[in-house]
Amino acid sequence: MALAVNEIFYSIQGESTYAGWPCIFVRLSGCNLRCSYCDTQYAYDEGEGMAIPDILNRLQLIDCGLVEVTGGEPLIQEETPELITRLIDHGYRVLLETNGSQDISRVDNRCIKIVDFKCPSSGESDSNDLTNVERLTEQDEVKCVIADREDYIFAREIARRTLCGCSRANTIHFSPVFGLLEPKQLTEWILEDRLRVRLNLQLQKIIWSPDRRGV
Ligand SMILES: C[S@@+](CC[C@H](N)C(=O)[O-])C[C@H]1O[C@@H](n2cnc3c(N)ncnc32)[C@H](O)[C@@H]1O
Ligand SMILES: Nc1nc2[nH]cc(C(=O)O)c2c(=O)[nH]1
Ligand code: SF4
Ligand SMILES: [Mg+2]
Repeated sequence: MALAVNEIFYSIQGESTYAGWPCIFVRLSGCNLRCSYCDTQYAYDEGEGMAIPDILNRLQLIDCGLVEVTGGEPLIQEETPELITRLIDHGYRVLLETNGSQDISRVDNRCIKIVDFKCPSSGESDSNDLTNVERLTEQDEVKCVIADREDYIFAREIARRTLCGCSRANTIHFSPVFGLLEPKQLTEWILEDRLRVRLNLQLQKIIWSPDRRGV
């Protein structure tokens, strides 16, 4: 059995509560969605087959204890939960970035799940499985990527639903679609509403050229 892997690279975590930490990224191939703004379209079908021991060997050469499994959509591959458990058993702290359409209860409870519920401008908000809100643990995080006011209002409802006691998660990230919504505008909306969410700017796009791969 093998996983379709698009790329493995070492960089600075640019998103989530772990932003700023050195991190290894395992980007899996394939996605069930087509978000209008997706910055990772190259992962839709490019990739090579790698068995879990090959992935572990590659990571061992890098020497970093934090790993993020991302994509594409990592949870559309049947073997991804097994990869995550094996990484954790080998001592890695594992983050999973997933698009909110897949049942996260198949994933090891020790994994920190970052669940990105899609807003209307993505064209994929009907794909959200909002029962995932109830499946989150205290260490998991919710994320919404926002392009305009309509997205913001949609995300505000998800934030309220997450914080109202329907969920054990208490970290919610609001991130502007890069180049489409000014961070200043999103910040003003958050402050105006006294919303208990975190502004997330993609550090990698500030540090490097925004369309650079592998960072
Ligand atoms: C490429 S996706 C891979 C993981 C999963 N498919 C998902 O959507 O969460 C990783 C993250 O990048 C975000 N993202 C993609 N394109 C973006 C853009 N143009 N601006 C801001 N965030 C973006 C996604 O919303 C997601 O949170
Ligand atoms: N530096 C960096 N941090 C990230 N955090 C989440 C990413 C992703 O594409 O899932 C990502 C990415 O592509 N690069
Ligand atoms: S779910 Fe993630 S990888 Fe898939 S299209 Fe949307 S942003 Fe891109
Ligand atoms: Mg990325």
